[in-house]
Amino acid sequence: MQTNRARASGGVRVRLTGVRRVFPVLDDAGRAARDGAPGVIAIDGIDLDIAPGAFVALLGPSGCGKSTLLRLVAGLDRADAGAAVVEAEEAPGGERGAGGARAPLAYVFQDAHLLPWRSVLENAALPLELAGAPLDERRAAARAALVQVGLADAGARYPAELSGGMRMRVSLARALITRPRLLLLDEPFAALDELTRSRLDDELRALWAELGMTVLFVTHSITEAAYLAERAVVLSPRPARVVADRTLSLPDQRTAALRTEPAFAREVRALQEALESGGA
Ligand SMILES: Nc1ncnc2c1ncn2[C@@H]1O[C@H](COP(=O)(O)OP(=O)(O)OP(=O)(O)O)[C@@H](O)[C@H]1O
Repeated sequence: MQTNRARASGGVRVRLTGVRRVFPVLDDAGRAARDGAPGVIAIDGIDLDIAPGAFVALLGPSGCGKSTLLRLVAGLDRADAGAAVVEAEEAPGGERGAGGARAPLAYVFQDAHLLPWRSVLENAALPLELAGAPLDERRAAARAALVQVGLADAGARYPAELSGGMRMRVSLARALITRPRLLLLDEPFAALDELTRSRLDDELRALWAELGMTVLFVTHSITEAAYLAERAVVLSPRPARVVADRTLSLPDQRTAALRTEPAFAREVRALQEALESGGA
């Protein structure tokens, strides 16, 4: 079995120090209120150090600031105080994926956001197309990414012909095609039925073990956090603060049977208590 150290080889470290994000209150015309007016504090003083190759769940009640935190890590938004830094270290052996160097990060949203007029293959290949990769290279890489997510035979289909679970798999393939060293996922499976969600949870864990990236997974499901992650960071209701930071005492190999074991129940209870202690 792979050790965590081996997995860590392709991932990056993520460090948050004193991160604070305050959104301005907007008036009816959508203008920000005058300087000095109180805003909506989404995040208040978060410190986190995430090791390269870790699988971390960010768990918190609805509206607490989880997506905001992920957007700050992705560089899609800026902190008002503190810093969110993705520290890229040189991958061993100058490792390069199809389509060139490994991308620092990829982001998977709750909605698959596929382009309806493009085939599955063309959707999966999009990041490499935007990066200017030649057609043959990006098609080969897209086919390989579709194999990784169990969609080897679906390349010629169109998004409208796919189930919700298949669409999310395409979204994952599109994220993986750049061989990201940090994968950010914002409640990616929340809209799926229970069975599909469990399958995709298993597949995501397997991809993480195989590809060795750092994973930050936002969820408000306690059982999903416990099943997927090595470490769960529990956030308070808004403004988000860390109320618990727990390394999960569970085996590396996660299978459906784990969900009924006492060790799993213990972790779920501990996370539940942490959520409740935060005022959720
Ligand atoms: N661009 C924005 N402008 C103003 N307020 C915002 C903005 N983005 C988020 N917020 C507010 O910040 C708070 C945190 O939002 P965020 O989307 O990060 O929460 P969340 O934990 O991801 O929620 P959910 O679990 O429901 O997806 C909310 O009160 C939200 O209304």
